[in-house]
Amino acid sequence: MYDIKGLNEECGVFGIYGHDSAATLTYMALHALQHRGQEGAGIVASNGENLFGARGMGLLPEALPEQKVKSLASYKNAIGHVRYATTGASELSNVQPFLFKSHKGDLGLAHNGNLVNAKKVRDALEDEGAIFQTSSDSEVLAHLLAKSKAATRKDKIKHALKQIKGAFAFVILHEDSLTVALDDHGVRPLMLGEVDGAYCVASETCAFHAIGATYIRDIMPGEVLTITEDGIDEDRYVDTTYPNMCSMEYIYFARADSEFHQNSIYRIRKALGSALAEEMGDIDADMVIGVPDSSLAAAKGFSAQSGIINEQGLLKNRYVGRTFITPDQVMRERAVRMKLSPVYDLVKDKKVIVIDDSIVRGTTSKYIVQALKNAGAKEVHMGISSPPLKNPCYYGIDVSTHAEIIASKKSVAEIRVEIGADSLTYLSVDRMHDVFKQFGSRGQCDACFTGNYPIEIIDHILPQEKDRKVKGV
Ligand SMILES: O=P(O)(O)OC[C@H]1O[C@H](OP(=O)(O)OP(=O)(O)O)[C@H](O)[C@@H]1O
Ligand SMILES: NC(=O)CC[C@H](N)C(=O)O
Ligand code: SF4
Ligand SMILES: [Mg+2]
Repeated sequence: MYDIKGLNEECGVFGIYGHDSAATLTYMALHALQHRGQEGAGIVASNGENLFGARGMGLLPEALPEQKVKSLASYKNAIGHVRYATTGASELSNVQPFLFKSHKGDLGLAHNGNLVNAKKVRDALEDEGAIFQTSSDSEVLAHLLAKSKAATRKDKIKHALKQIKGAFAFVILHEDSLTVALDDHGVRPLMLGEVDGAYCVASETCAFHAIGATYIRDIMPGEVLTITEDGIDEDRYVDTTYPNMCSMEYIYFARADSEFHQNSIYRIRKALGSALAEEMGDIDADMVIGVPDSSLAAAKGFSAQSGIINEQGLLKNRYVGRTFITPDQVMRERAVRMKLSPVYDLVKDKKVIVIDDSIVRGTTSKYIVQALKNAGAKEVHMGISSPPLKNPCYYGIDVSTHAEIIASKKSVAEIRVEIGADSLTYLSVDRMHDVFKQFGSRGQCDACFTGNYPIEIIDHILPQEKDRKVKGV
């Protein structure tokens, strides 16, 4: 299975402790988080003494058919995961949660993010005799935990977390506790909620809405929370933290109805669109069109700020996503054509502004400009509600490699020519940060725009990983 998109999702995690329908609620929550990963999904549940798991490849109904979920239905504690691979091939052995059996107790583990020193840690562990079951970065935490000589379970977890670097939101299930941990930069989102008196955690609050849970708060960088029968223990594994939440979560990845720091992503995207309208200045246009789905909110914000009417000039066929044919550029262009089409009589003889949230390879923008012009649009101006995306991500989001990213090689003026637009305006890095601050952000990673990676990349294995994934090894 190949991706036609330049930008791909990451993973989603969920955990719940002490609920009669733990596995069923986990399934429902994973369904709400499906946009974060479509390659595989799983659930590990505990009956208070042992852990049991089910997982599979593909979308939820395929990965976890009813029978598999039913087999876990009587257990009160559970964790779940939807995967989009960043390290390790897209194959069953790498689908999470992982489940480990030991005479010291069972362990279930699920991870959203990407570790930047996993290879180094793994090589060292293998030199000492460890044998890994997967090619995933996430497995190293289980080995570090098992090896730790710290006195208590919590101290073992803290000791293990201190040895890994990168982006992580972990959910860890033992027979009688659920532990969640966020890395010291807080790159990935992780939220705490409550349903029917049971605590739950999720990558995004849309999972809480799906199960009728109340959103309590965002888990902070460096935090380790342990949930047991006695309630919740709130602690940290490091004293100093460096908040650097992923900007692309706000711009593109998270679902628009999710909330970060109690603000909806929808409102934040509208504000990004409105900031872009200010930066673009006066343009004589008849309508603003958002590229569905992720840019509809930004287009609304642009329209409100500029006073130019917002129309649904592009329609998306939501059944196109992946292809089994090798994704050369011709194939990608065909796939975008199948995915998006203009409303012909709306745009004919009109000057339009198109708002998208990002340009990665440029395939989408190039097609849209052409399609709108073929439909009779007189002028097509492109506005992007984020800065030029120039660099790959090492922290858990599958952005293309440098070679494929158009803005890593071309200037804005050259990209405008390449996509055939009458003008092209990106949001500036400063305005983007202003918007995030306005909505409670304490600091954002912007490395894919600026190249300032907040966490040192130790392994530098991205190109090999991409290759491995495409070959499916
Ligand atoms: O420059 P490109 O390589 O073409 O990639 C950029 C496009 O990909 C993403 O949308 P996506 O197709 O994922 O659809 P969505 O917005 O509905 O999620 C993004 O919102 C851009 O539209
Ligand atoms: N995108 C993610 O968060 C993936 C988690 C983990 N790095 C994996 O590849 O399975
Ligand atoms: S590099 Fe970009 S996509 Fe990756 S974590 Fe940072 S902001 Fe997010
Ligand atoms: Mg899009």
